[in-house]
Amino acid sequence: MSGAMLSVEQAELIIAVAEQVLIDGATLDRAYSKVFAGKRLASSDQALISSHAGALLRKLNYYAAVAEVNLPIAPAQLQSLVAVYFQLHQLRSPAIRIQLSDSQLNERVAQLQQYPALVDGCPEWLDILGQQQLAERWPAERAALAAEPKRYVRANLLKTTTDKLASRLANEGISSQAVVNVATALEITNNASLFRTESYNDGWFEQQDAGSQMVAEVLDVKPGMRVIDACAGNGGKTLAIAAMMQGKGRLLAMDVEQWKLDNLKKRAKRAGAHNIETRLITSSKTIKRIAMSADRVLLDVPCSGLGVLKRHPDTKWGDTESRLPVLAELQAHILGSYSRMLKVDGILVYATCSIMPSENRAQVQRFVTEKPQFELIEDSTVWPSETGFDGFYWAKIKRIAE
Ligand SMILES: C[S@@+](CC[C@H](N)C(=O)[O-])C[C@H]1O[C@@H](n2cnc3c(N)ncnc32)[C@H](O)[C@@H]1O
Repeated sequence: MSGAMLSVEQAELIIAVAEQVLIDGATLDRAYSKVFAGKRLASSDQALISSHAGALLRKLNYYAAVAEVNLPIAPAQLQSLVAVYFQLHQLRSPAIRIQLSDSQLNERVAQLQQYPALVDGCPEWLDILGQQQLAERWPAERAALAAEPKRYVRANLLKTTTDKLASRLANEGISSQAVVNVATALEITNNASLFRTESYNDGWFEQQDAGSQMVAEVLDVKPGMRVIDACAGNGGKTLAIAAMMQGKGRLLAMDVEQWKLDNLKKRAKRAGAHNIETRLITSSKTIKRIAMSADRVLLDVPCSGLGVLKRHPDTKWGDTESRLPVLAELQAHILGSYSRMLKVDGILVYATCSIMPSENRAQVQRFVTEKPQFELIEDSTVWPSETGFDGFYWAKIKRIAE
């Protein structure tokens, strides 16, 4: 990534993505789709721009400190910020005017080394939260969450095997390697585009972090079961569950956003997952109507996203801190209310893409204390520092009585 010459257009597009996120308040995913829309960019260009925009946002406060500009950033100061990023990574472009001499840059960098949280791109509120919640574990997680995310795919076992997928991808110019302890996962080890391949069109894989694949496995579904994925979103975990059910049994994917369920349906069609039914949650009645009906329930609840900051660094610079209490209430509500859909002896998995105990074990412990008909069997956190994956938490809960 370092030492390259970027064209005017490439540099301007990096700035445009940063502007969307930092000035217009867009999520990073939304910023990419807005900035790339209508441009006939090569996939290698898109990868390059995303890689630099992501890296810039992962350590935004550090680059801002080196550039001596304040956050939230004013539009007129974006250039100075990007100039520092370019200079630190030895990038050049006719569109970017380097403003500091090398000795000024080195002096500022040396001064800032005494602030390790800043060097890891961690805002102050998050550093305080991480220390409170994770104590001595936090510095390693903080550093791991500032790393560039790896790319993983999940082999769709409804259509292929992990080995067959790896060789077909190799024929399509995509190199990959197996992932220890996650049988369906392949790590993609070059920058080739995944979504213009025949194997993608044929539904042989989905892009999905290996940690997310682990969470879907915990649900331990069997063909023929009645399974509910109640916060299904676009269906990342739904599709993994469908493959484990081998097309047998019923899988109900629910969410409060119809557009996400519509996306899920399209993905399910490509994946050949025919046992998925989608249902919009419009009120508490949607849940009540199917009380005690499921052998398995997955509650992949809305969360802070503080485990997936590598991929979504924009989370650090928006309103996440102020949303934490609202999210906690929603998580407790979903766990308390949606658990009613589980049959006696059924298994519920509560999951988040956060590594903070307040959203995780604390929620689960409160729930099982208030509802003795449920029992915590086992829980675990997928730590980014130990796995290199995104951070997740899961808890396996059994219903032992009505
Ligand atoms: C962490 S995301 C789910 C990600 C998805 N399971 C996946 O693996 O791709 C949480 C989802 O919960 C949904 N959600 C928010 N409030 C909800 C509610 N009250 N009931 C059900 N789903 C809700 C959001 O729309 C979002 O899609």
